[in-house]
Amino acid sequence: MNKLSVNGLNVWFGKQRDRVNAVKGATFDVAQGESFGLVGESGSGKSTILRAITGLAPNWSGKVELDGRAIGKVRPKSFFKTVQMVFQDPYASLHPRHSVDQVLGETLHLHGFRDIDARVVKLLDDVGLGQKFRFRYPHQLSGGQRQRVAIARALAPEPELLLLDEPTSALDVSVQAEILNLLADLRRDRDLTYVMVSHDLSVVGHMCDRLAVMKDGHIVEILDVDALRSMKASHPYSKQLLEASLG
Ligand SMILES: Nc1ncnc2c1ncn2[C@@H]1O[C@H](COP(=O)(O)OP(=O)(O)OP(=O)(O)O)[C@@H](O)[C@H]1O
Repeated sequence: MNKLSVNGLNVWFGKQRDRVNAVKGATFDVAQGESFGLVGESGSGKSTILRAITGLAPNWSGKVELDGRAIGKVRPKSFFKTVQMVFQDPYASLHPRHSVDQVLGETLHLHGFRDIDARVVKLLDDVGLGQKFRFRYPHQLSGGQRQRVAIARALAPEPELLLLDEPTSALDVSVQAEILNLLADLRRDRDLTYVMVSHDLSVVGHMCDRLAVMKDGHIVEILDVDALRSMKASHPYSKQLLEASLG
């Protein structure tokens, strides 16, 4: 069964003459346990697809199904037990005056867990940080460490689907691979499903099973990663993107 099914998704911002049609008729399925990439140039609508799925872009039409059930306009709390998002910029996504313990503890509390102490300890271990980071504040962490906290927060409700919006592009090149490897390990260990936005084809080639190529709000082609690796795109725009990435 598909974990996620997106059919004819349109997303827009603004009204009348100011209206921007950011996503136009996007259609794709993501199988349980699959890692699916969204690639394309800046402004092509990749992030907007993730934001619409998770309820951050309220103007949308089309059909989005999670585990075969249609998602309505208002997401119930149970939705966020299943679906979590990791944002590009861990500096912006963590509250500067909340310690790691508060960030994780409050998320666990919100989702109704009781054994919060033990879970905070485990989450920090799971993302490779360990106890010494528990009472630190964001300004006492590096970019990579912050992103590990953001990943721990996303894992707290024990989700099944992670929406990853350029999770390493704000990080130093030296730590990008560490975070990608952590994400790959977590997916394997927890049988997670990923939808991952990236402008970097080598990241998608490393992390994803299949990918959609976007241009101007449209999905122009869906490829499997072997086709990507062997440069076998058929749409001219995908070919152009592959060739540019080699350069
Ligand atoms: N909150 C918003 N209000 C108005 N327009 C928006 C908003 N968010 C995105 N857009 C527009 O929607 C289009 C798609 O943006 P989106 O961020 O999804 O692209 P992207 O492919 O993820 O690009 P990037 O890699 O630069 O993030 C762009 O034209 C963008 O300007």
